[in-house]
Amino acid sequence: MTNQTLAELQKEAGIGGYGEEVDRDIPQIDMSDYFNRKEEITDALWDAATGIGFFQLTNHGIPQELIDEAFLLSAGFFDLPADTKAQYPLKPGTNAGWEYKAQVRPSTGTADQKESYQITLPRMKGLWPSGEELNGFKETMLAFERHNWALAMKVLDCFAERLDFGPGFFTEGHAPDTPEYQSTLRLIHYLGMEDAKPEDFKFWRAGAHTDFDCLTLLHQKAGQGGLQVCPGKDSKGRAILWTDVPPLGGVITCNIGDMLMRWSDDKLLSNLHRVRMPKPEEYLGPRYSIAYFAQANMDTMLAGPEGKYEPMTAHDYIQMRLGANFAKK
Ligand SMILES: O=C(O)CCC(=O)C(=O)O
Ligand SMILES: [Fe+2]
Repeated sequence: MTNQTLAELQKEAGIGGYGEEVDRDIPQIDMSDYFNRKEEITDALWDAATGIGFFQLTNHGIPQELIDEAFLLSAGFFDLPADTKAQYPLKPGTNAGWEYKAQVRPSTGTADQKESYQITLPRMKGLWPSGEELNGFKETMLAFERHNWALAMKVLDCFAERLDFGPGFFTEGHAPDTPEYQSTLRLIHYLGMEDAKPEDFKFWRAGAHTDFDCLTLLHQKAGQGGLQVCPGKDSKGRAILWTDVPPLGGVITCNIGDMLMRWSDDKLLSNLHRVRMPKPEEYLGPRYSIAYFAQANMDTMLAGPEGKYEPMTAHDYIQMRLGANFAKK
């Protein structure tokens, strides 16, 4: 591993404690009339991405009805019997298929209290539930995946302009019509805590981490909170001052990932985040979220405009990060 790789992995070490909480503003960015307002949108995105690293898109153009259907079918999938879901297992290193409590974060050393089903389109052979098991699932998820891709490309194109990469640069790097495509739609079900024992609350729904990808689009459900961001660390590299990211209806929460931070020569910031357990007075039921991880195609070369880091393919980058995050079976 290079020094850079080690630095990125170590970013997650020593940050698993609860820390303190503080209110901060999560910028909201209006995406309406995108082509006419692109300059204004780019200014707002750049400010957010070079600061807190998180922002929420409004008027983003993904129909609410499709988002609602995706959540309905996600819940339908996780409601299937475990032996049905087990027919569609996550194969390590592929970001495709179902896993149950398999993701162990370097920050906490314990498994996230969740199950997930990941859709990475070129790798889905044999991994879709049948129409009899869950009617309409594949159709809805394919449509939803493509909507998320298109929105992610709009956001990334604003960054491309500022980074002097030229129009369409990231769209080419994330082209969906090739086996090299490796962006992922991930359905997540955090387990309900209604009947949990007090000691179960010391685990994390998702331990502190940064994302591996370029850009994450996160769909949350109103009333199902817990996501927190930490944009800074103390002098010893410990995470301090976590801020709740409100789960608002109609918005899509976005964050920059490590791949884009590296690709932008560290101009755009991939910041720590986590999903905490509910507090006793909060909603204790299950939590559902859906994340789209835009990560450059396997054969895309990550090379920053100023050449701060050694160029590396996006394939090598993701494999290095996956190896550190999933328990070896
Ligand atoms: O479920 C959430 O709110 C956040 C999930 C997340 O950060 C992730 O899967 O990388
Ligand atoms: Fe994340």
